[in-house]
Amino acid sequence: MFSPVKSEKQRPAVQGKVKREEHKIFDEVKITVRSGNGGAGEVTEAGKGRMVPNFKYRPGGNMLKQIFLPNGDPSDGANGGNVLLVVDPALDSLLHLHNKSTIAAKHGGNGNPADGSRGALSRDRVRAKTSPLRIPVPPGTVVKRKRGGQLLGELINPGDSLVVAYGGRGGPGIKKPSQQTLQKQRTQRRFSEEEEGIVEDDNYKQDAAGLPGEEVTLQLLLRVVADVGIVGLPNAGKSSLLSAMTRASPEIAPYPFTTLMPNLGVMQTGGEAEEGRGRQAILADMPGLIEGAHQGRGLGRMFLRHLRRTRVILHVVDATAADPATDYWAVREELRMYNPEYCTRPHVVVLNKMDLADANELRDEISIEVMAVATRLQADNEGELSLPSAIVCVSAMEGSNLEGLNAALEPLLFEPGSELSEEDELAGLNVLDW
Ligand SMILES: Nc1nc2c(ncn2[C@@H]2O[C@H](COP(=O)(O)OP(=O)(O)OP(=O)(O)O)[C@@H](O)[C@H]2O)c(=O)[nH]1
Ligand SMILES: [Mg+2]
Repeated sequence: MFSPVKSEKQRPAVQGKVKREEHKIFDEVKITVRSGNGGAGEVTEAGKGRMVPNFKYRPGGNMLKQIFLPNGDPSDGANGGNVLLVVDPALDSLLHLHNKSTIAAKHGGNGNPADGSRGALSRDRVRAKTSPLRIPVPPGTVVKRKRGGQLLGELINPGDSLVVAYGGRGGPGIKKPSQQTLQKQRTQRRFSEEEEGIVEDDNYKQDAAGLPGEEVTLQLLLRVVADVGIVGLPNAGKSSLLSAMTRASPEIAPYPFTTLMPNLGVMQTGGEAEEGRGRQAILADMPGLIEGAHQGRGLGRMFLRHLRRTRVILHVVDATAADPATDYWAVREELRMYNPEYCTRPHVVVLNKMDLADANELRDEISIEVMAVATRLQADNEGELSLPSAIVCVSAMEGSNLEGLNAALEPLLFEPGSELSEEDELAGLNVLDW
């Protein structure tokens, strides 16, 4: 007999030897990144060129054997490497960034005489390029500055990128006066008796130095990008329903908090998409919610933010429970207290475990009670909360009446106007969701 297990730590250890649990927190990570320093510019002495062989020289001709090639413009130092976050659609967690020490981009190279000798034909060519450091992140990553919590951006689509630290600017190339010129200036000053108080600026190296890069500590949060969020009390059968409706195979077990991180699955629906393929929706199975989840009880709070991008919410209720309508009410209240906007979205109630006789007998009664609870909640909140679009009785285990559930979800997902607007998605991002 399993006892209710509250958290990772309290899971029964492997007998005899204590097995260290592998780290599983995948949706939140803190990283420190550092962009590269700018390289130093070149310092060249004016007038200092070099003698090079003259390719026009022929023995017996009147050409010089060697000619003087003047110095080109001194080249600038390269900018330090930027640090970029780039969406990699192949990733689905932030685990690869866990326990990483500072991630640093390359420093810019110093001004190179070889580049500088090309002269000032094009400044772009004179300044060498430094390749940026690209850190792959999964789609749906939200980037915040750790200090102050400023929101830097959100990376959603494959190919999206965000510069989080700019490399330091490379130093300018400097042409310093030749020794003869300096000597001449000194002599002139001595004669004009102005020497006192004049400081000779000869620290050309310092003037040509590049600027340092910046170091930023970031907090990355992953928000699951899904169309439908499956919520319910622990053990209601959420994971079972996901595995029945999609090809996903989440862990299913007869104890609460089996699911510790959201599972995703793709649901094929009957309707035709433009390219002749069946339409698809992404379903996300959330860890069980318990009363007080919005205050941090259970696992709920960490995961409630994943519902933000979902358009439709699927409430799974265990119809064999002592009071299914109250269970539905408890989950609704948790959602409402975390973010009232969640409860205004269309939702479908699933009464699960209909293969068991005591559930099946009470199906009508439970449906009426659930509807009554929803109506009361709506009345208590000035009519802003949504009523269930449908109440569907299924058995996730046997896979019965899943067509009914599909039919209830389809109009909510694919009817025009069911897309979230950009404003909806960003509304309250800072206030409510973290
Ligand atoms: N008889 C019956 N049992 C079911 C049905 N659906 C789920 N179960 C059982 O209910 C238990 C819990 O199922 P899960 O799918 O793990 O429940 P969950 O809601 O994902 O639970 P958590 O992840 O812990 O929140 C398992 O033992 C399932 O076999 C059903 O339709 N009929
Ligand atoms: Mg589960």
